[in-house]
Amino acid sequence: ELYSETVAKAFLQFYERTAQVVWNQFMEATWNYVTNITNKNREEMLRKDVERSQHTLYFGTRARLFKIDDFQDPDVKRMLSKLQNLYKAALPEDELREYNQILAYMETTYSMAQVCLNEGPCLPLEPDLEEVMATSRDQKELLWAWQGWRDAVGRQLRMTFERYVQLSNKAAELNGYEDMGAMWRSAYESDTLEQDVEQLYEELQPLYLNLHAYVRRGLYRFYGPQLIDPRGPIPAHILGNMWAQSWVSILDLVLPFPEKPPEDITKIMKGQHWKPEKMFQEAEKFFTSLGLLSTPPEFWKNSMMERPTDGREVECHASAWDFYNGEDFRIKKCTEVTIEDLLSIFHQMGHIQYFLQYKNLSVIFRAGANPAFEEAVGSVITLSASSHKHLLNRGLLSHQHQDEEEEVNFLMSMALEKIAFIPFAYLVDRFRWKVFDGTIRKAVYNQEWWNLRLKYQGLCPPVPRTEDDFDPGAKFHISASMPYIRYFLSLMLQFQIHEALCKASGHVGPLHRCDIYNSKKAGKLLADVLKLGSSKPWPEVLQKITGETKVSTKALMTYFKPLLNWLVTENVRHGEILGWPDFSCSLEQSF
Ligand SMILES: O=C(CCC(O)(O)[C@H](Cc1ccccc1)NC(=O)c1ccccc1)N[C@@H](Cc1ccccc1)C(=O)O
Ligand SMILES: [Zn+2]
Repeated sequence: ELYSETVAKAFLQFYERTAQVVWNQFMEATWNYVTNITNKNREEMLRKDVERSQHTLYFGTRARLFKIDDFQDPDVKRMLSKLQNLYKAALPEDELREYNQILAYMETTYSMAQVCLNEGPCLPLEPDLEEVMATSRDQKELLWAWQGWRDAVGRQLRMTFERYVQLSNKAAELNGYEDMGAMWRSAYESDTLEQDVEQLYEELQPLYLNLHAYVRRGLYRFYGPQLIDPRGPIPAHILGNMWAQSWVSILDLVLPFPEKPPEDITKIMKGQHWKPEKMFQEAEKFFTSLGLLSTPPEFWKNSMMERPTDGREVECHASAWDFYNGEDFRIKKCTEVTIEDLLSIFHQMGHIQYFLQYKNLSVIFRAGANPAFEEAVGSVITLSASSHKHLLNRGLLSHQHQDEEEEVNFLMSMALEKIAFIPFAYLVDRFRWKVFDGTIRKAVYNQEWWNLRLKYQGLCPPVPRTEDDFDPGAKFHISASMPYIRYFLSLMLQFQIHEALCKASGHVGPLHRCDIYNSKKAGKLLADVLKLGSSKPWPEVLQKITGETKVSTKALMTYFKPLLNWLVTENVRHGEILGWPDFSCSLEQSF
C-alpha cells in the first residue's frame, strides 16, 4: 500500500539519484568558497546550501511517514531512520538563511583573522602565529600572539555565538532532540555516551596528572618561579601551541635524557628538499603498501596542497573532501615542510581512504561507523609512521635510537602529543554540551570555559580574562560549529585499532615499536571495516577489527606503560604534587 517497504525502496533509489547531484554541487560551491573567500563565492555557497536543505526537507519529511518498525530489510530501516534527521533544514526558511549567514561569518572570521605587529606585517595563524607559539621561548612574545589571536577572533564572535546557540537548539528541537548537544551525541547511537566518556577520562587522568606535574617542573626550570608555581596550574601560553592542546613543540624543555636529543626530522626533510607534493605521495605510499586503495588522478589535480600565493584568501585549517560522485576526492591544507605537517597529511589521507573504501555504498552510508572512527583511521597510520622503525626505513632518521633512554625520550614526545591532548579533547564539547543544555549561560561563557580549562587541563590564562572575551571561539572547531568529542574517542580508538593491526601484521614486542608498513594482512583487516561506512552500528564494526565492542583505554595505557613508570619514579623523586592545589596563576601576584 501507500507506504510499503517496496515503495520505501523506490523512494530510497530516487533519493540516491538526486542526492548525489545536490551534494556534489554543494561540495563544489563550498570548496570554491573556502579556497577563494569572496562575497560572490559565499553567496553561491549559501545558495547551494539552501538547495541542499530543500532536498533534505523534501526527503526527510517523507521518510518520517514510513512505518519503519514494520519493515524487514535492516538496510532500508537504517537508511530511512538516518533520513529522518533534517538537521538545520528543519528551520523555517528565514531562520535557516540567518543560521547559514552566522555559520559562514564565524568560520570566515576565524580563517581571515590576523595579528598585527605595531609597525609592520600582520601575521595569520598558519603558519606564522603557530610558528611563534611553537618556537618562541620569550613569554612576552608568546603572550602577544596568544592574546592577539583571542582579541582578533574570540572577541569578534561572542555576540554571534549567542545567536548561533539559540538557532542550533531550535533546529535540534525541531528534530526531536532536547538541544543541539543531544543531536550531536546521537551520532554515537548510545544513551550512555556522556557517562562513557567521563569514565574513560577518569581512567586516563593519572597518566595526564603525572605528565602535567613533570612538564610543569621542566617549565619551572626554564621560566623560573615568577612564571610557574610548582603547585599551581600552568599558564596557557607557554606550552608550544595556541590552545595548549599539544605540547610536542616544547619537547626540548622537558626531554628526559637531554644528552640523547632526537634527530630534527624537519631539518632532514628540508635537507632532502621535500616539497608538499612529495609529502602527500609519502602518505599515499603507506596506504598502498597495506594493499589499500590509491587516490585517483582528480585528487592530485584538484587538491589544494599549499597556501595560494596569488593573494587569494583561503581557510587554512586542514580538511579532506568527498564530492559524492565516487571519483572526486580532495585535501585542502596550507602545507609547510615539517614533520608535524607530514603526520597531519597522514591524518587527512585517512579520511580520503575511508571515502575511497565506501564510495560504492549509498550516499546515506558514506560516512564513518561513527565520527571518532573517521578521525581514528589516519591517526592509526600515523602511529606506525611516527615510529623510529618506520622513519629509519624511510630515510628520515640516520639510526634507530633504540637504547632505553632514547626510548623514554621517544615516548615522551608521543605523550606530549597524545596524553596532553586528552583533557582538551574532553573539555571542548563538555563546554558546548553545557552551553546547549543551558547549564552554562551566556553571561558566564568565558569564565566557565576557564573553569573547565583549569579543572581538566590544569591551565590558567596568562592575563586576566573578562566576559568581553570569548576564548572558546579562538579554536577552529568552535568557530566552525564542528563537534570535538570525536577526537577524544579517537584517541583511544586509534590505539585499540593500532594494537589489532599490529597483531595481524605479526608484530612482536612493545606496541610503540610497531610499524605495520607493507602488511597486507593489516590492510585487509582495515579495508573490510572501512568498506562498511556507517551501514552497521559501530560496536559491530569495532568488533570486526579488535574483537571488542567498547572504546577502551587499555591499548593506550599499554603503549605508554614504560613512560608512566618512568614519570611516576621521576615525580616521586622530585616530590612533585600531582594536580594544582594552588588554583590561580595570577602571574603578577605570584612573586
Ligand atoms: O582538526 C583537526 C584536523 C582536521 C580534520 O581532518 O579533522 C577535519 C576538521 C574539519 C575541517 C573542516 C570542516 C570539517 C571538519 N575533518 C575532516 O577533514 C573530515 C572529517 C570527517 C569526515 C571527512 C573529513 N584535528 C584536530 C584534532 C587533532 C587530530 C589529530 C592530531 C592532532 C589534533 C585539531 O587540529 O584540533
Ligand atoms: Zn580529521
